[in-house]
Amino acid sequence: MNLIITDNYEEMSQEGAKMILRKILSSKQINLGLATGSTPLGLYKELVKYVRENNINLSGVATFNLDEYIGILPTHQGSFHYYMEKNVFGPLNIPENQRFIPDGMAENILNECRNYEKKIQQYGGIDFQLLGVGENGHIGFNEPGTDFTKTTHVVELTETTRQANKKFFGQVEDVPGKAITMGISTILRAREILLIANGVHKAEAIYQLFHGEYSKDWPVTALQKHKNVCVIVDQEAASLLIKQNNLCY
Ligand SMILES: N[C@@H]1[C@@H](O)[C@H](O)[C@@H](COP(=O)(O)O)O[C@@H]1O
Repeated sequence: MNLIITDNYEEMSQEGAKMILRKILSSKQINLGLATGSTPLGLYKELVKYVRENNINLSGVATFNLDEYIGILPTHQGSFHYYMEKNVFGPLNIPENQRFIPDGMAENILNECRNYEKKIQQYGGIDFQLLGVGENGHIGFNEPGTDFTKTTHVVELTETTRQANKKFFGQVEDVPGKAITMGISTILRAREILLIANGVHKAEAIYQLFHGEYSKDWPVTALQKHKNVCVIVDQEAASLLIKQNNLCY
């Protein structure tokens, strides 16, 4: 695993955006796996800026989101559809047939999970997956205890995760209790992974990623078995690694 520690959130966002941009520029066709949450907002802003300033052609880019809540409309301000439209698809002008997010309003949710997984495979798999991480080590919405062999599936969200995401809803009661998420097996099939994290509340998860036991208790440790992972974190998220003086570049 490669580790880059940046001075602050802005630098983390710039480094991440540059990495994605390099991937886009070096491939005719690229399937990007994208994440939501507060962490990638700065990265998306940077990406939009570079793409617009340099008039980059995105016709070869297809995007696949990690997850979506079940039971809220795509127009709901807390939905990941809304988040993506506002922060990525709209500003980058990504056509509808090049972007995919699980449909949390589908009549048959299990079919939706199967179809989403199939769609990713039909497109040839994910080339580059962007990830954030939850405080409890979740990736996508794969909460602690999730089997690492799972593909796209339905999850019950933990109280911690619903609390952490209430910022997008106003109050915790409004955060849906269930979601569709790519499974850890889906994530691990991506050819390359970039995980970004900032803030001291992510320090334990980052510590577990590098030094924790490979275990379902910390879903992020699944990445230990992937051959091409880069982690970009700010000083605060790296604080437990730095304390241990145990950096692994
Ligand atoms: N499903 C998303 C994850 O993909 C994200 O990585 C995590 C961290 O969120 P934040 O970046 O807001 O801390 O939150 C949500 O639960």
